[in-house]
Amino acid sequence: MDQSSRYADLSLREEDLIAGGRHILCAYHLRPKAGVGFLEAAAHFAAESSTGTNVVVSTTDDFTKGVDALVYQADEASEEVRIAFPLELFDRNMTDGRMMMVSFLTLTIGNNQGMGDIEYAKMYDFYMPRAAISLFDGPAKGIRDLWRILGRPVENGGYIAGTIIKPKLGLRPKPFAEAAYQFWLGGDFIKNDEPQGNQVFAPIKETIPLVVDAMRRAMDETGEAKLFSANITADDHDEMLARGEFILDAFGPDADKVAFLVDGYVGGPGMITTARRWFPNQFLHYHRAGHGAITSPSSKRGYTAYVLAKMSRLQGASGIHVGTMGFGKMEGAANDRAIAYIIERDQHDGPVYSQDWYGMAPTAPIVSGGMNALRLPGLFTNLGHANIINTAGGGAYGHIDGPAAGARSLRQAHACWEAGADPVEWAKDNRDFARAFESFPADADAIYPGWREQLGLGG
Ligand SMILES: O=C(COP(=O)(O)O)[C@H](O)[C@H](O)COP(=O)(O)O
Ligand SMILES: [Mg+2]
Repeated sequence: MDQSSRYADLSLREEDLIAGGRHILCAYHLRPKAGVGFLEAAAHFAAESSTGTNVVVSTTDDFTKGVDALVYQADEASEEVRIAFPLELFDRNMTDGRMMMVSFLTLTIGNNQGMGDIEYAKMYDFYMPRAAISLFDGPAKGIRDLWRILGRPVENGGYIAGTIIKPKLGLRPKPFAEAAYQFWLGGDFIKNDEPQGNQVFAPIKETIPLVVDAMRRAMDETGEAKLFSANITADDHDEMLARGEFILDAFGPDADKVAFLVDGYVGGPGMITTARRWFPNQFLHYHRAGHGAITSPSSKRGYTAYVLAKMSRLQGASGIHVGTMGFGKMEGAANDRAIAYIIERDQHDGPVYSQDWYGMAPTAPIVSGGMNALRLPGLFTNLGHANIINTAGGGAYGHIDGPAAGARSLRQAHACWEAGADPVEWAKDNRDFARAFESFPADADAIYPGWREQLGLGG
């Protein structure tokens, strides 16, 4: 059944929809199954995403038709489809009237992902009107709060050198806390790896008090504040609260130095909102493990990493992983910097839509995955700034002089970039950075060919 006479209106102009402020707009790349017309498929897609189904139902009335999602652009050659969703379609909280991310997802990227007449459809941008921005929580805490704790300027406070405790799993409480202590001697920020929690060989109740002790010893020794991002991910809301409360209690007067890490892609929006609303004083660290299943450029369905990051700011993430823009081990490309810009700026022109955040607090880019000191200068140059949290797991624990030296090598890499210095020259006066070349020789060969001779290491 061709529903394009009802669910498509190509006379609608995007600028009018934006000026009206009553629609959420979504842009997809869509391909119908063979034999299905492009506009027909797009209209069915909009119907399934709003008021319709595959047949006409007798219960539809005039009000219903007023809240139809409408295809307002469809270009078969580029596979671009843009759909306007009336704000009224979206489910709102009973308790406080606010919008919820699950409703945005079930409508805009829900049933429409499994339709028999659609080969694929992937969302690559969306636009939120001011009225919707006001109805999402947005971040309560951000990188400024971390800069304040670290004694940095709160504007442009710069690079936060971090790590992920490695090995990923398999450390008992004492070696775990010792690994944390060692890194903190040279760096700022440590996170649990995304699967680390309350394993039987490292129960939270044993591990966290030792981490608190390690943090205090490192702070005494260095005279610097230190930060820890603790994983409170769980299936159950009450379990998350129990973890969070226990951790805050254990850190006591140092609870300001604790972030809560939530595996927000596998866990879903409810988990992020649980953390956002129950622990609004903690930095909310959104780990996106699993997202590659749909965000990868090789995936034709789902949504992009840009869309994921943009949603996380609405949900209230204080920071989210943005990938490594081709400089680390995970899939990515230089122009992924847009993923950082949409979450950190007051306004950004995305792949389709120009988004104003109307003062919503920013979400900090967290750069992680295969990073080490040698890869940082290029990353900063590509991004254009260093106001990020960077976690280098292998890059710290794989340094041949140990994690404290690994942490210092990260800071030295940042200082090198800030000074605009040549990294190999910089290595001559910065030992931990120089030893990163010897720790990660394959990277050194690829990024700085000739480094051995220049550093007098033969070759
Ligand atoms: O464990 C790590 C990195 O470890 P290492 O530094 O040892 O590679 C992170 O979970 C991923 O990088 C997340 O990736 P993304 O940022 O792409 O979500
Ligand atoms: Mg990890």
